[in-house]
Amino acid sequence: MRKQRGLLIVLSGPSGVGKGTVRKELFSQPDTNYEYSISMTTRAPREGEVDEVDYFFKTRSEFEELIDQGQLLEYAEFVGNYYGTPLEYVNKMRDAGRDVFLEIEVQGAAQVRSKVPDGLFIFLAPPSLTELEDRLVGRGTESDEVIASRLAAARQELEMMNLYDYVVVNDEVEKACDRINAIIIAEHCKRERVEQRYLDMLKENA
Ligand SMILES: Nc1ncnc2c1ncn2[C@@H]1O[C@H](COP(=O)(O)OP(=O)(O)OP(=O)(O)O)[C@@H](O)[C@H]1O
Ligand SMILES: Nc1nc2c(ncn2[C@@H]2O[C@H](COP(=O)(O)O)[C@@H](O)[C@H]2O)c(=O)[nH]1
Repeated sequence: MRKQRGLLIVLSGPSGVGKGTVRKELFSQPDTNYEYSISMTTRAPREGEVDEVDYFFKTRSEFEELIDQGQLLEYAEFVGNYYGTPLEYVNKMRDAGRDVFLEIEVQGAAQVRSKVPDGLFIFLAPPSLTELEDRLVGRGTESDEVIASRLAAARQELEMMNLYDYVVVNDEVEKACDRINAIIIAEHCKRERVEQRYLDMLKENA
């Protein structure tokens, strides 16, 4: 069978739900078989964040140049900062047959959905809004004002979950990772079966 193009896996959900925590846990597992796409942002680095590891940190004018040059698969302005996915890296990896994992907010995920309809879209949901607030406050990385803006955005973002292929509740990190791994394996099996059925049909009609 010919080599398939890699799958684009999009993990999205409100700020503070645990996307980064779950993604880091997934990528720490020895059998993880996909590539993480590091995003561009105009947000200032948090303590301990490293350029080109956590994000490619950019000025607003550098980011706007990337937009103008068509170098982003998607981008969005979220609570005062730009965030975006480098297009070239995603294409290069997928063309090489590697699955690519994006961890992005919902406006960007909607753009990817329209450009890459065969992507796999997973919404990470909090067990409750109170727990979401506790997680954002507990992380201790944002001011009260920014936390309030992120929580206001979260209410709207939660309404978008029905546009996703799967919703995974992040009650416990390990369980959320197991669910995501199971979804990815099942999707691969399904897509291979669909392709095989198509190839069988071509053979029959030849
Ligand atoms: N299942 C969980 N149970 C309890 N705490 C969690 C869980 N998952 C993540 N957290 C905690 O919640 C906080 C927010 O997690 P994280 O930074 O991963 O969220 P995020 O969705 O990536 O946020 P953002 O979108 O703002 O980058 C962190 O302090 C993290 O340790
Ligand atoms: N649309 C995009 N959203 C992104 C991207 N990279 C990260 N994000 C999301 O932005 C918010 C805020 O992130 P933070 O690091 O400041 O807490 C969060 O939901 C991220 O998942 C991206 O490339 N495009």
